[in-house]
Amino acid sequence: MDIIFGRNKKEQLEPVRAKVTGRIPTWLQGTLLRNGPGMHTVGETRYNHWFDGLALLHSFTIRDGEVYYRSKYLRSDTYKANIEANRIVVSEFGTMAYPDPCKNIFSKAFSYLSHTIPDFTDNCLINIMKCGEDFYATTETNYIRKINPQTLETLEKVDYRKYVAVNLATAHPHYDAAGNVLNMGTSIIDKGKTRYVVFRIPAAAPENKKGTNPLKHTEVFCSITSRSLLSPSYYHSFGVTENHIVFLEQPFKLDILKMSTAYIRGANWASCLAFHKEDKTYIHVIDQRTRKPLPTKFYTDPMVVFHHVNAYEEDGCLLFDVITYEDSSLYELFYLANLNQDFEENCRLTSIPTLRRFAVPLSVDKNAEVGSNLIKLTSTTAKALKEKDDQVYCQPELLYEGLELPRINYARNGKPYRYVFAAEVQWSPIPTKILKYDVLTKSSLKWGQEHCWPAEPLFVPTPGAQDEDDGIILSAIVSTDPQKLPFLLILDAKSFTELARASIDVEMHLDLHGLFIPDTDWDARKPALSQEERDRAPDSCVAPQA
Ligand SMILES: CC1=C(/C=C/C(C)=C/C=C/C(C)=C/C=O)C(C)(C)CCC1
Ligand SMILES: [Fe+2]
Repeated sequence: MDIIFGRNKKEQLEPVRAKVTGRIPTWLQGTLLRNGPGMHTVGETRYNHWFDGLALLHSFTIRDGEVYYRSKYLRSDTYKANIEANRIVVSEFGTMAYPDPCKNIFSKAFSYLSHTIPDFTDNCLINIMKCGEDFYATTETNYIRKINPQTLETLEKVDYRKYVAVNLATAHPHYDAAGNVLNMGTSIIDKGKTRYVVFRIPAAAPENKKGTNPLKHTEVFCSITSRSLLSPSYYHSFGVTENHIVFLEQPFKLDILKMSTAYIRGANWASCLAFHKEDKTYIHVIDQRTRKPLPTKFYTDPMVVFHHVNAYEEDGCLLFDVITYEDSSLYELFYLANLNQDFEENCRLTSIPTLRRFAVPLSVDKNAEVGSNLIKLTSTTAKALKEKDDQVYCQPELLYEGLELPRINYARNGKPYRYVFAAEVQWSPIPTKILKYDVLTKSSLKWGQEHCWPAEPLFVPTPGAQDEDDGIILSAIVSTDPQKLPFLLILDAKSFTELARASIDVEMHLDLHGLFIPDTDWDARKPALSQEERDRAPDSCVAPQA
């Protein structure tokens, strides 16, 4: 397991040409950009958690049936400070670190104490966000890092707080058809309130400010006051439909007092998060037209959600599909101490990730009887039960057990849809297969091979496609078999059969999230790889397949 998780990965700065078997569709031209943790030790020091690792960006450029791979560590301030000190000096999710070794000096402790909200890391290891013409590596703090998607170079450090009052922001923004970004973040104890803030970054600066960075034109779309000033909910993503936004205020909460004293207590950020099994999960639905939450109090049982899959409206109801857990144990499993030889033993999920569909009535009849189900749809068994005091209890429909890292055809985001592409995870958090799940027929197709650990499967539509599943699936596969090279897998999304694979003789890391940039999106003057770079790229030799 250490090969996959614990070991530091080498960068591949020069593009290397993959050995392609099968045939890559000629229309598939562009770059798959991925992000994830790649370095878990610095000098003699070691991170505790897999989500702490220093961000390693990697890209697969697909051009004329060939694939070129490269990877580069994000040169964040965190990366640079760590490398310079030859030890971990910046705190991450599961590791508290100190800039100097004398952490017991009182004056230092005092200076840590005086900051309620600490200065967080810019180790943006979770995802890639497109913002106007620019690309950013993202995590969940107030920092994002601009990158050059062609060279993987690290550019500006952007502090969201310059543009919108958020201390934390998700790494899973939404995009509308014009490319405007909608994201959410938490504003902690600002003017006496803790709020969940929805903000919008336009795809381009307004006409009269042409040429300026779209981030400068970020605006607050709306906000919801947290139920608790000092313990806002943690959330990893949210959902949108054509007219609404869905936000789950879940009983997995960040304790701000614990966080502000974490430095002096020598405790990590992860220990400031706790699941409150006695609490409810509140479902907030914001009307995009009024920018206000619906007045009804919708709630469901305590649960933890990291990934929203999709949401849409049907006959006056809002339906949303999420991957739910019964508790927050997923985060516990990714401690590197667990990800060792006894992995199978240590990493049994106590709660299996389950795809559930919720249904929320967009208007609630005041005269409806207490106990009645407000959902009259025939397409789902999800219920919304009217309670006294105008509360509505939502009971989901179970769709599929054992999946994570969901993706959809993003053209269907916010709209009725059929297919979820995901990694299959049964009792361990490690993906073993790639899955195509049909929410209509409730049937699934799978791709898997021994020793192969797939990454999040990403859907790329065939140009001009009509069918939702007319396209291909891309997933970078790493292997625990030393004989087997890592490869980029290309599946036909309809039949879920392999079209091609591109094997690359490099150390590849298991990644988290990313995006595909079709060649049409590039500035024609700067192709992802110049002809010269392509000619120069050494071939990847292929080891015998096991
Ligand atoms: C540094 C830091 C954080 C980092 C969280 C991270 C890095 C979460 C990663 C989550 C993933 C990858 C989930 C996958 O499903 C918090 C807790 C937001 C707040 C305190 C500072
Ligand atoms: Fe995620």
